[in-house]
Amino acid sequence: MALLKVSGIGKQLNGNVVLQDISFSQKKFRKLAIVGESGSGKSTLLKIIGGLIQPDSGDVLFEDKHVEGPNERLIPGHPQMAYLSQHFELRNNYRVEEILEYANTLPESEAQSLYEICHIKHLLKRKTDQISGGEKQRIAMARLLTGAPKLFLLDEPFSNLDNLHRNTLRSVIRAMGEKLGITFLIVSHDPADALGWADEIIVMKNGQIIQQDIPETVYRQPVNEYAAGLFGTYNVFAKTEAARFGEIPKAYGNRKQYFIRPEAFTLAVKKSKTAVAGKVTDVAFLGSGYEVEVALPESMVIVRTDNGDLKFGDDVYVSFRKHS
Ligand SMILES: Nc1ncnc2c1ncn2[C@@H]1O[C@H](COP(=O)(O)OP(=O)(O)OP(=O)(O)O)[C@@H](O)[C@H]1O
Repeated sequence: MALLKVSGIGKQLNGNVVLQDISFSQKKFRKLAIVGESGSGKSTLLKIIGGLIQPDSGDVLFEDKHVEGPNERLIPGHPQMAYLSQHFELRNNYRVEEILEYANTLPESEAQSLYEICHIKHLLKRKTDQISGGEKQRIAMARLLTGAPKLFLLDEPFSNLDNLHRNTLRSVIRAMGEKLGITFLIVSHDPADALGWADEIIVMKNGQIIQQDIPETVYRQPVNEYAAGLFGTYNVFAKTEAARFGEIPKAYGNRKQYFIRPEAFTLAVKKSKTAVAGKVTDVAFLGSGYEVEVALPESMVIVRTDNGDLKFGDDVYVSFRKHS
């Protein structure tokens, strides 16, 4: 049984269509991420799911029961869902422990272990203006978690966090899900966050769902160039063009048009019959490797490589990496 079932949601704001016929479902404990460009309707959808905005059409079911919108409830919001806005605020001039105590519904020992998992125990005595952005985020999460929600809706939880704090937050989310039996639904405009975290990704464009699949498929078999571009650099090839580089990796499926990631290719400096000859036109250092742009007889290709010796004008041979 699905924990959440969203059917045919539509919404207009100021006469503009913001959401159109949105339908999907989420199973218990399955981590779902909604991604899409800015303005694609992600936040509005999340608020409708949480009962904070009234949809114009369609229905949201949580554990098979209709989720009431603000027009149907005195206090908006579903009691078993928590919603963390991307613009959340912590009350000023309070100590962190006061803010947490006020919201807590858990026995004290459970609350303390939750603060430990959220890495905020050392902050409890501080005032809310004496903590960093990342710490604030974990406190805001802990405050909502002490309400023991079944579904946690998070709007852009990773934005404004550096890599270290992103990883901390990811592990907090994972640990909370397991320990407290919470299911997470996250909205993100940075798809790289979603790839590393989600079990399933929904891609939105102009208020519509254009793709829903596991991260690997959304990354390697995006439905169009918009979806491909959300997840990083890609090369577009028709099937016949792609086949020139060797056997097309199975993970890219069987399609008329392929969006192939730079790491699917390999570069050689020695001539080979199964590779396409080209000339290096640009080299970009990425930290964990290099992205090399290669001019081929009829097109260009971007290839990821560990070879740091390549330079403009070098002759290279491009083929599919084995098992990519
Ligand atoms: N209260 C409002 N009144 C009118 N239009 C709104 C309102 N809130 C949002 N919109 C519009 O609805 C569209 C979807 O907004 P939404 O915030 O849901 O997008 P988003 O995908 O979450 O964007 P972002 O990633 O920038 O947060 C946008 O065009 C936005 O300008």
